[in-house]
Amino acid sequence: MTDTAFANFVRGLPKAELHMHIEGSLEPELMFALAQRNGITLPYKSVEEIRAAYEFSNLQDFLDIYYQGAGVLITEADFKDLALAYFQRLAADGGTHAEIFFDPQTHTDRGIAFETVIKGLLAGMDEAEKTLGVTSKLILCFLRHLSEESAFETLEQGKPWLSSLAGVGLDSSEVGHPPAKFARVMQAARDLGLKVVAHAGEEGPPEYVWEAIDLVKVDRIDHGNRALEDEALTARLVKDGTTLTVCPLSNLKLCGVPSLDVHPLKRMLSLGLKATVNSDDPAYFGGYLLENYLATADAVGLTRDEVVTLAKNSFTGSFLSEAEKAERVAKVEAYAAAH
Ligand code: HPA
Ligand SMILES: [Zn+2]
Repeated sequence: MTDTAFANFVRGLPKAELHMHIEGSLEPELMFALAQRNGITLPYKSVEEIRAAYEFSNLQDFLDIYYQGAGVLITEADFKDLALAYFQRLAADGGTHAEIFFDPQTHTDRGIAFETVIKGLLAGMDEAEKTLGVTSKLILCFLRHLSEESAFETLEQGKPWLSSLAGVGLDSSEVGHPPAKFARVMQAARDLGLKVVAHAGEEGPPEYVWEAIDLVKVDRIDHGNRALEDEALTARLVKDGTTLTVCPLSNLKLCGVPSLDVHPLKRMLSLGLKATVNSDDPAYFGGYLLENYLATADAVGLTRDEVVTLAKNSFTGSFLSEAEKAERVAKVEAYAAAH
């Protein structure tokens, strides 16, 4: 296959995205438009100036800018516009399903009502399904640099919206905030019937991944890269068939890997890990779902079969029902057989 034929093949391949922070899909253009709509003055003069600020040497560098950017999101319409813009990009990339994260505390801590945030996002998700045919689920993330008490308050705010939530997650600054800090609130969420995921092993050590599986009993690991440093842990993840939501361009931008050609994605697949490809914060990391597939395929030499496996993993690792997963995987197989 030529590069173009391969890119077209990957674009048309049905894919799910399982690791994407909706606040991280805020493009500088929309940031400016929302700032203007809401009478907010940004510390940047132009879209170019914003993009130039996106040079990060670690997760915290990025988070500081990401939380600042989210400050332009005020009304329900802002959250709806944000979500719709993402789903349009996803649909253009051949994405057919997404399980998106949102960070309520980033908004409630600056006086925006939980209800405003979730209503806007749900409206965007609903419209995306109707107009683009993209299905989606919502995952409420607790900011791990904040307290357990604050996480419990946030879970309480989510209770009236339980039927609209697929699960809860753990994000923000990882090192110094191990999964154990949130074991009780994650258990409370599980008792409500929610799925549980956690960022682990992005910057944090393998011990954090152990805690995520043994203490928090996660349904998926977000990132998980550093699990590879521990053979017993890797073997356990393989044995359990735990899905890892890997984010190659994010790892590159946050200096988790020095260059994409040494990214562990191909190795993860060879080891039998259930890896998936995701964009994390596409507006900040330089690529949406398709670009993550293509840039990584090019850098580490993914085969067509490996790309098909990644697409299948994205559905089997999703929170769709077993029947829906089987239907979606069959669509991937039918597409691969026909192209
Ligand atoms: O990549 C990330 N890691 C942790 N927290 C986050 N919140 C948004 N993006 C990220
Ligand atoms: Zn993430």
